Amino acid sequence: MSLLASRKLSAARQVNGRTAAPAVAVRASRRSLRCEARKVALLGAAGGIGQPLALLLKMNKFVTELALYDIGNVVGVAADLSHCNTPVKVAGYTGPEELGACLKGADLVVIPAGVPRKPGMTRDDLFNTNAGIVKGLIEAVAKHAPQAVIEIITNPVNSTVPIAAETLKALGVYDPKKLIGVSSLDIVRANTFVSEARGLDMKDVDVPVIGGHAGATILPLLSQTTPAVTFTDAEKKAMTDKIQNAGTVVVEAKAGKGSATLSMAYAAARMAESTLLGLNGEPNIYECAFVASEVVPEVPYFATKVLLGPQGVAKVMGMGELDSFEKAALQAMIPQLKGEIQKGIDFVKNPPKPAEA
Ligand SMILES: NC(=O)C1=CN([C@@H]2O[C@H](COP(=O)(O)OP(=O)(O)OC[C@H]3O[C@@H](n4cnc5c(N)ncnc54)[C@H](O)[C@@H]3O)[C@@H](O)[C@H]2O)C=CC1
Ligand SMILES: O=C([O-])CC(=O)C(=O)O
Repeated sequence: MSLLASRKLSAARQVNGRTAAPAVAVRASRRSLRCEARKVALLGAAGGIGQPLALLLKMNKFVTELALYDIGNVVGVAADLSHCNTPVKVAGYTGPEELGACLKGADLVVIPAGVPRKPGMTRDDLFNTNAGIVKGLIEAVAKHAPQAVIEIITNPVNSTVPIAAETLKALGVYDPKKLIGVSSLDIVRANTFVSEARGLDMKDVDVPVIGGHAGATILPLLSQTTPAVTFTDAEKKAMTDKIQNAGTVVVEAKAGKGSATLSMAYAAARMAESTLLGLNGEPNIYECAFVASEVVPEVPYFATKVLLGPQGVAKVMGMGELDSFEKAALQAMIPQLKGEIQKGIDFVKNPPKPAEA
């Protein structure tokens, strides 16, 4: 059963934040799209996010083939998963020599490979380890699946997306429509926390979250919540802080055993499904995501709602009208976001010389 299938359809509705077409159009078009063969490659599939995400993708009716890759033992994960009686074909690939076969023919490549935070660390503290992992994997994607949409979960997302873009540019296969930083956990959290605070049905609530995916760069637009909700200034600040710090809360609660995995898998499965719906030609599929963007002139990448289509990102939407609290928070985040993006660009374009390293 797909995540979407479990959601109630109603005309011109928001589906857990994913705006979709009227039910009749959805049903009619989905009937003709059901048989699209879609291969998804998951890199880092043996990890804390990788395993539950693999399970959710195995349950997704828009996936035909699931290729699981890791440097650790992923063959066991694939064997285990392959016993679930859903039609998705599963295979495991271990080590760099099998990466090409994993990627060949993939429509969508999802990357949660890399190390997670421990208490006391920022996402940026992961840069030194994860930058090289992402660069290496993207080089392989460029070679073996240059047509695929790529979704990057690995932190720090504000830097790993620019790393991926510069790597793809250097190899001559960069298409900004096909590179997506996954910030959907921020939207999932915002929807959950706002629903709880206002006693709303979770499936009806949509809070856009813009900016990036670290600390102050995570900016929920509470003023644009659907259905409309009102917050006092103090409540707005407290809710914004709660959404921005949610990842750290999980890191601390896990006490050294990693960061969010289950909620991240849920959020990434939703993003993957929306992407596949877009590839299949489903109209009006919107998600917030961190992509190449001209919405905020000071930064070349920014998260807003995007329209997903047959080539990946069909259109980057604007931010809409911000209230004064959100305007101030947007201005305040720009130096951090700009610096983290530049750090990613420099990693590929101006790597430190050995003596400086
Ligand atoms: N974008 C977001 O909202 C979120 C991002 N994350 C990030 O996702 C990443 C993964 O987190 P977890 O799954 O919890 O970590 P984990 O350590 O449980 O799993 C990572 C997996 O990546 C694999 N791996 C490492 N290097 C690899 C390589 N070169 N090729 C293929 N696989 C490789 C490891 O063997 C491991 O199985 C972290 O960087 C974390 O910060 C986590 C939560 C939310
Ligand atoms: O906090 C972390 O390190 C993992 C993450 O990005 C999140 O949970 O939002």
